[in-house]
Amino acid sequence: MKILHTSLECYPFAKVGGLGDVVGSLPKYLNNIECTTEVIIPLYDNDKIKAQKLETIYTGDVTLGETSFDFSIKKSKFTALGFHIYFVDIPLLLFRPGVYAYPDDTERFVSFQLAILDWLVSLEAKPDVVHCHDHHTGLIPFMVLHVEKYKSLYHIPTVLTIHNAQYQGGFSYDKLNYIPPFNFDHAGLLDWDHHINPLATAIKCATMVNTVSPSYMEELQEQANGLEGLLSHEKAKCIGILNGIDDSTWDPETDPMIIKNYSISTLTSGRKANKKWLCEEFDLDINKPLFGFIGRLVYEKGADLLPDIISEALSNSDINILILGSGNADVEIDLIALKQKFSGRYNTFIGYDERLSHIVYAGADFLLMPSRVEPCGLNQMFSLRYGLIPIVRSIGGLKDTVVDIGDNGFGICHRNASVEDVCYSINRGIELYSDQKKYREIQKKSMKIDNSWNNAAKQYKELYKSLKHLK
Ligand SMILES: Nc1ncnc2c1ncn2[C@@H]1O[C@H](COP(=O)(O)OP(=O)(O)O[C@H]2O[C@H](CO)[C@@H](O)[C@H](O)[C@H]2O)[C@@H](O)[C@H]1O
Repeated sequence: MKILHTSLECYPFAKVGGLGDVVGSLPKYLNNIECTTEVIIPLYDNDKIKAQKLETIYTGDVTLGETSFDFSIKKSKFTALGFHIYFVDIPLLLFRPGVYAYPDDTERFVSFQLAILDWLVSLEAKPDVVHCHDHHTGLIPFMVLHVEKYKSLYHIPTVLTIHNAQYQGGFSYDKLNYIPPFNFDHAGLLDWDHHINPLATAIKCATMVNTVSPSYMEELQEQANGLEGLLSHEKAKCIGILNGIDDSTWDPETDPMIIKNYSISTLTSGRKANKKWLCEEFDLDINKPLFGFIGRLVYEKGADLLPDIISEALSNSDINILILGSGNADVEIDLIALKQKFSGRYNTFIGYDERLSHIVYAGADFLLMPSRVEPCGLNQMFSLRYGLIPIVRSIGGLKDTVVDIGDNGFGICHRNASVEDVCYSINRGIELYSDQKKYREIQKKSMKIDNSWNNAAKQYKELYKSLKHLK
């Protein structure tokens, strides 16, 4: 069974957040269970991609309204990923250093999808399933069904995975002519609230839809940034499949990015070396418990709560806090301003740093995840694998993966995304940390949990197999 994943991110070539982790690892695990899984992403202007040996396998042009753009499909010769990766090269639209947040994102995302479909039409051996990730590839399920020039793809089932329903990629009808001619009787499938809404379109048109955790699928029926009714209506084809992690990349025994490798039996000395490096680098006190946060500084992650959490916790307790992230400019300013007030016990790195994130997983004592919305969350799974105790708000995938220590589990859970609840959980963490024997036991328990992709890959394979009967 041949599966093509279409995505804007794929680690290590393009990663802004968890989408990159998922698309960079699930295909490898699918290929271990006899699928032939390939990935296609845009060709970005970055060093990771420049270092690739690429072969051009197809050339063409896409037309957006009145404007045409040349494109080519390039295949990487790099095989160590565990899957083949293709790049869509559209020099004028996609060859940029960043992934998102350009004024012409609509043009970039639509042209990416058109180039993929043009290429697929040309292939003799077409994929058995096209797997789309988030709204950026959400017009593909519509176009394979209804665009005249893609009718040779009509029989191919499509899967939409929703990693984040907050972002839907809406654009106005004056860009309707970006979509090649289609039977206008179906125009309503593009519409949501008088806009073209690629995420809504994909939910309507994909053969199957899944979220990245079962709880998130349930939550979306109640709250989905305007798509609740649609998701309830399409319930019959919607399921939740919990993400996994790449346990070979995320392995404290072999991780080349951390200061000292360790296993369950050497966890104390190994983690201490990583903590020592963090404390020296960020001027923190190695003798106090270290609470970390890693992530996009956005409302969904509860990042706006962080400045008050830091002030409250550091005014009342003897701990360190280290924040790694970037995003909302006001939050960034507040986080930087606190450095002076709590110097020696608090620090922040504003930016994206993959290596530093690995060292935080390997060296902090607790990880804060005060998320308002968390479709799955990978940080808590990385942290469990590294013996870092997660402190999470029980929502979405966090609810599905973290069991509280009070229930014989391995994490600390709270009900609300509020300063009060998080500080209460921090105090529970301090209490646990003061009993080093118990703290160690919990760490060891967490490191034994199997959150690898093995389980989810089997569920995706079953899902792909079931699609034949649906189309
Ligand atoms: N400043 C920084 N420096 C270095 N590394 C950083 C970083 N900020 C974030 N990261 C890394 O980016 C990833 C973030 O993973 P999340 O699960 O939080 O994803 P995100 O919310 O982007 O994606 C969405 O998709 C994923 C995948 O489906 C879901 O898990 C999630 O709930 C959903 O919101 C982790 O690998 C983390 O270590």
